[in-house]
Amino acid sequence: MRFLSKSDDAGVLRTVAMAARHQIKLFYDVLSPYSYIGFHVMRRYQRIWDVSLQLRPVLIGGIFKNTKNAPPGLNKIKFDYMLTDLKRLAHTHQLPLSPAPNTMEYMFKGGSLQAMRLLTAVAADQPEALEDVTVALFDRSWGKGVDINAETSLQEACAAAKLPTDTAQNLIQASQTDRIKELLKSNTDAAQQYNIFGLPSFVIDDKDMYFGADRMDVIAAQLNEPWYGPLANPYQKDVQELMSGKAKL
Ligand SMILES: N[C@@H](CCC(=O)N[C@@H](CS)C(=O)NCC(=O)O)C(=O)O
Repeated sequence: MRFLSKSDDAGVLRTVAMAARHQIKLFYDVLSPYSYIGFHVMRRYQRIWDVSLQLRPVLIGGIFKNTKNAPPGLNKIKFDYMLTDLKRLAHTHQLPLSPAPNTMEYMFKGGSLQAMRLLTAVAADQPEALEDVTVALFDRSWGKGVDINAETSLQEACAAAKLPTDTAQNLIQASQTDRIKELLKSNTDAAQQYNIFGLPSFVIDDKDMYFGADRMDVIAAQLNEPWYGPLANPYQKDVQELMSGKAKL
């Protein structure tokens, strides 16, 4: 949503809400490290692009099952590369990264079921808190590498997102109901309509699906919006050009 100042018929200046030019659905799971990267880059560009962002928490295990895909991390060589790649990305994206000590076990044994059920409950019952609770859970899973499924972890994530204790407790209780369990399943199944096979995935205007946090520049091109790199800093390009001697003051 954008706000514009316009004169009404009587010449009085009024602020009017304009619908965003494009809608982006972001499918993610807090267990997916590339979702962590993609989510934060999208948050940065949400303020720059004329888009409305809809967060779609889904279960990555369900996505793989539905599409008969397999997590790339099951391959040891790919897994080791992923950890190196993430370190590089954390640096270039300026995001904290501290994977859990036994990352393989954390990802494949621990899973994210309770965390994603909580996010599904937040999306359904307290949608205005969804972005903040997502930030808090990603901070636990990849910023700090700590548990995301135990009830105390969920309470801590809600507290970090500044939810009052009673609201948090209601959401955690709701996350254990059939209503929310079924909702997470149907939201995950709904990703099939866009041929989503991995995360993060971005769906533009309910039509074009992009897989990967590394597709943001291509999304920018499709939207005809600017791309200033992962930090979304419009001055960065100028500074780089100045430092490389390509541009002069
Ligand atoms: N190149 C992508 C990689 C994303 C990725 O590997 N995502 C994993 C989950 S963290 C996945 O769903 N992979 C499915 C696949 O590679 O088929 C990026 O930069 O985001």
